[in-house]
Amino acid sequence: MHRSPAVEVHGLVKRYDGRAVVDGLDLTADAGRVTAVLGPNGAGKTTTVECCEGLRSPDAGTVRVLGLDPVADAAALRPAVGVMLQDGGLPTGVRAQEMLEHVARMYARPLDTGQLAERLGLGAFARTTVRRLSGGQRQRLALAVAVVGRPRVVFLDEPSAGMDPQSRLAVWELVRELRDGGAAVILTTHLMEEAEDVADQVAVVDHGTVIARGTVPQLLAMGVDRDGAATLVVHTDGDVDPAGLAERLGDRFTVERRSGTSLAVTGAVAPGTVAATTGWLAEQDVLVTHLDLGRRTLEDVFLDLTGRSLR
Ligand SMILES: Nc1ncnc2c1ncn2[C@@H]1O[C@H](COP(=O)(O)OP(=O)(O)OP(=O)(O)O)[C@@H](O)[C@H]1O
Repeated sequence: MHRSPAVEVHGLVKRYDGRAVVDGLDLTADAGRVTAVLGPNGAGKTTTVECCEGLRSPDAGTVRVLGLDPVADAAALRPAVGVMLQDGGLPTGVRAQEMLEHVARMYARPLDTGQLAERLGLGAFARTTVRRLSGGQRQRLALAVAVVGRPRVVFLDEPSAGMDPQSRLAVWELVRELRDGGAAVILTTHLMEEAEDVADQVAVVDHGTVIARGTVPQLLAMGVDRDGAATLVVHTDGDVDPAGLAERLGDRFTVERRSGTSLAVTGAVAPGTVAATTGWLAEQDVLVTHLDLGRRTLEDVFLDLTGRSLR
């Protein structure tokens, strides 16, 4: 049995016009796991997966998929690897259903195309040519094409981009099923919700390298371990001065104005912090209209690591 990771990338470098857009990147993805490559636009996610798909040749480093070289062993890997490209990558003159059936015939044990089409809601545009599909419809067809051959490794580049919420849920459900069936699923995304909801492992990529990796809970614990930080956002019915509250709470907290009537308190928020905050507001004769103890997200982790927002 193949025990090493399904995908292994070591020291990957890819340059365009002398500029390294992937710069010493390491990544592994295991069978039976969803691995999300999360990062902002231009971080090098697509270039990385395209190297794994054999569509681009690395300038340095090694890439192995099921122990094979994606470029040199492309023919051997083809039956075992499913690929959904960011732009769909489908021929435009073919009808959706014909496309799916044509691809299914290339595999030894394809999924039932009727069932797959139904699950992804392809029926409504089965006879429409790819050229005339909407972005979201094209994405759903591209996903069906990527998985119809029961691949052992599936690369999905921004799989839910342009999809409505219902289609997005159908995609995530399919991704989980592939994973539960033992496939290694590697998806790129700049949507932290997508990574949080479906990924077993996340590699956070910025400027062509992985700056953090782990399970979602492990990543969310980063920073919290450091200072137990949480953010309490208080919305009020009046104008409030952050400096006054900061003085009351002491220097273990930072207080920032979020808008004229809301404040954000960041630090080791405890029950006493909430009481002190609302007590101080009462003294100012200001009513608390909404109080939110901010759940930490991967967005916060990215912000902590880079000082920039993910979007
Ligand atoms: N063929 C190419 N020639 C020149 N530059 C390229 C080429 N392909 C990608 N790039 C550049 O490489 C950088 C990384 O692009 P890449 O598509 O890998 O990023 P990404 O993380 O997938 O971003 P996005 O979320 O926007 O798809 C970008 O600055 C992009 O403009």
